[in-house]
Amino acid sequence: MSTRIAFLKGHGTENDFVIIPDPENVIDLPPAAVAALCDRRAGIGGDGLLHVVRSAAHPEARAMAAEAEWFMDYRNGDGSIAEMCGNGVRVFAHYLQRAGHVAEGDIAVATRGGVKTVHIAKEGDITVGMGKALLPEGDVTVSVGERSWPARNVNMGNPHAVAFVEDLDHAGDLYTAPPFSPASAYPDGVNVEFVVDRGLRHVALRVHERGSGETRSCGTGACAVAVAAARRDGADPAVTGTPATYTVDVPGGRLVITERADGEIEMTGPAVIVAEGEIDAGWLETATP
Ligand SMILES: N[C@@H](CCC[C@H](N)C(=O)O)C(=O)O
Repeated sequence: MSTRIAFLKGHGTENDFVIIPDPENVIDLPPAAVAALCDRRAGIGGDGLLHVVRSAAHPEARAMAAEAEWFMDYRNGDGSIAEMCGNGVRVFAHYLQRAGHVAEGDIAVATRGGVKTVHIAKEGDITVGMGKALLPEGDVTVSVGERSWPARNVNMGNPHAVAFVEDLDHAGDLYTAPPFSPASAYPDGVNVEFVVDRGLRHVALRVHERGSGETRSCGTGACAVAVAAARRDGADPAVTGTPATYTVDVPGGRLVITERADGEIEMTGPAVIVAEGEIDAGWLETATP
């Protein structure tokens, strides 16, 4: 009988993930294996994969082990690596609690974007300290077909281009990554958010994610959008001295983002585990030539 690999499936505002618990980091997950698992027809299906590893057991996280016992080894659906995933870290924390690895309250999670504090409430949504945004200088343009827009370059650990548009339909089908310029702005690719206003400090977005395509939500993207909107609206907390809270509607639900006067950003939203099961390791081997 072939070996079985435990998995779960979860989502945060419908940004969905295959979860592979592997505390001692013994499961080989090359990019082709991740892409096969995230394939929506031939695999389990997901925008990305959360490899759950003890920090001490992973070379990229060992230095964070004293601060955070667990490392979110996040991968995009195409198998590429990303620095951070805002929806993923909530789902990751929810999994840790469900598995009995952590209790309610504040826990630290190591990510490639540094250690994040996640607050798991007794019931309901999960809040993550996302750190501070970086706003690299320089004009960026994104385009779809004949239309193009100026975009704000926001780095939330991972890169984002935030474009305010008149109508979310102007983003088109988003089957392919929207071109951007100059190419030097994002040497490693970019996540692109298209944003419209819905009301006072209330916006809605569509997103094309690097390594995943159009997704139903992006947590780091929602934070980037809130930061860009606050600068546009004259509500930069560093200038006003007052926190700025934005409600960000995504196709898969709603996220609430607060940027404090010291620049620290908190994101609140749901995390759901929908299934668990076993992967046939023999299938995974044949699926990854
Ligand atoms: N969906 C994520 C972001 C995942 C990483 C992104 N695709 C990248 O390559 O930077 C989120 O919720 O933040």
